[in-house]
Amino acid sequence: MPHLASARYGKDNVRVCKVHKDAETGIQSVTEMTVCCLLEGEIETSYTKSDNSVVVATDSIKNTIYIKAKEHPVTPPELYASHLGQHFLDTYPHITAAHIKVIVHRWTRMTVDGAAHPHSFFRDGQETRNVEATITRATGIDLKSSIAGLSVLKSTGSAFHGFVRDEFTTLGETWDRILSTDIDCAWTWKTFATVAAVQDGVARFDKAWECARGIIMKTFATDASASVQNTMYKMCEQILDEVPETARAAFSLPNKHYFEIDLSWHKGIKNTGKDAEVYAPQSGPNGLIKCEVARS
Ligand SMILES: O=c1[nH]c(=O)c2[nH]c(=O)[nH]c2[nH]1
Repeated sequence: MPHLASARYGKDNVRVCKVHKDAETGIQSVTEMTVCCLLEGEIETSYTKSDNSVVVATDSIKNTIYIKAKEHPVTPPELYASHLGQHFLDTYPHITAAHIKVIVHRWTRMTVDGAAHPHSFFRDGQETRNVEATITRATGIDLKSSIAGLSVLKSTGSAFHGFVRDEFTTLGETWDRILSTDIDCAWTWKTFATVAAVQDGVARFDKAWECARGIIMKTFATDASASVQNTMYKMCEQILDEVPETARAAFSLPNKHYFEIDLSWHKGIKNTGKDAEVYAPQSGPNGLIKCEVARS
């Protein structure tokens, strides 16, 4: 006899933009987000017995996302996600868990004639700041913050040698290559008991994001990289070191290959090894390298 092993439902891809308007200074700020909100609980009968009495319509979930964005700050996203998730537990006794994902898109303030413009912004890259929040009655609020889509490249300072060589190997060893990836880095917070605990010392979330972003940039740029694996591990160690309230740090990094091109067929041109200047960026396949580092 089959049974419902797990179930959750809700609204995904809810796009929300909140404008903060300072009436005194005339300075405005924007936060644009894409929100996903999925609920779990005593909802089995909606699947197994066509019983919609246990269903909070996904349309109502979408409305709630807007209402909570109006009622509460949407920055930092960790606080907004906590308020939103807690609402469903407080309002519907049969809902036992809310899973919220908030993706914050970049709108960077313009500089016009050397001055920060009060209400105009530009998109300076596909990088996003994200949070995944799981709010349950049993545990409290679990938060995972992340940076995604931050594309980086270094044109030297990266090697890869000493790897397994056998009858499947064609890749040559290299002591100098281009290293490029799209940063996907997450850090998991120790569980918060309540929304009030998230709110208390709320500056920690922006601080951690800035700190992680700084560590990523600096380590990527300055590490004499032996491999993607080793460089990402060093980044995780530093994030855990500098953000004491985190329990884990993790990366998922594509290794976006830039191949050297042998151009010697044309007038004996040298374009490999130390003479490499013109490379062929590859769309795929790419390496994909992941790790999660936890405190001992
Ligand atoms: O940093 C790297 N790690 C690997 O595991 C790997 N494998 C590969 O082909 N190139 C690379 N580079």
